[in-house]
Amino acid sequence: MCNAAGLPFLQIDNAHASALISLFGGQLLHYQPHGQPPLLWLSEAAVLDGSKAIRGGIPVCWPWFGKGAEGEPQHGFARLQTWQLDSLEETEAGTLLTLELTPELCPDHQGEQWRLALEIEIGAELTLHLHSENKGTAPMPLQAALHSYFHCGHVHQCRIEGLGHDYFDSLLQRACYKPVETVFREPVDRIYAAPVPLTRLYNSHHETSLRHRGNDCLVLWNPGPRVPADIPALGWSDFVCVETAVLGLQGLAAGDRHTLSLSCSVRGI
Ligand SMILES: O=P(O)(O)OC[C@H]1O[C@@H](O)[C@H](O)[C@@H](O)[C@@H]1O
Repeated sequence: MCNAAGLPFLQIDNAHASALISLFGGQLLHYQPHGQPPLLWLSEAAVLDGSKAIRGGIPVCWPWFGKGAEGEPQHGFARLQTWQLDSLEETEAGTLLTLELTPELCPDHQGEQWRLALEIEIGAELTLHLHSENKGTAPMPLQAALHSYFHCGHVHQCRIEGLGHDYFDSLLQRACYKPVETVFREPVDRIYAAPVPLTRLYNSHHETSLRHRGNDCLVLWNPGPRVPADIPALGWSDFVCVETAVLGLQGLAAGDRHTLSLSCSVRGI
């Protein structure tokens, strides 16, 4: 199905959960296990016409994270391209689908030799595997992130355990240390470079567990009330970004593949 601007979406509704996926950006926008609240936040002011990355869900930052070289888009180009559906399979555990992005699908990257694939499992739990493959003969620089926007009752009431203790504060531009779990009441933009594999988000009634693999960092972000144009004025308090990221790879050797994974489950408390 397509929206009025022609962007293609896949809607999933199986025995376990419902989900919405945008081929633009290769981006999961909605996931809700039956009987549970939606896991992901999608901005009511998200731009859905292909002119800008979609604000919310799980954008894929690739093949770099952050600013990148001059003139290049922040967080890489993958979230600005239209991916294609490679496979879709219904199983007892849910729906398993793979989206792919190749240089042939990217007008400015013709002739390059790589493949990016995002496996998404929509079941009682949500699992994503982002496979980056260097199909060329020279090493390829690589950073990647699953930039997840998680719904929370109010970000100031959300407690987070399992990020790590040491982080780089991108707002203060200095290294910091915090020994226990995190509740924050101010804008945050942090890189935890010694992350633990299991993060727990506690809201008033729900606990969300996040299992990360293949990452070397977790990024924590919430802009506070000074929001970008595609977040409504009061919308900033409804989400927190916990981003499963690999930022320090030496590069992907010729023929090598890297997999970044995230599994999420929600339960009432
Ligand atoms: O507005 P964008 O490009 O989606 O980025 C949002 C945020 O993404 C986070 O990952 C960065 O750490 C922040 O610095 C950035 O502001």
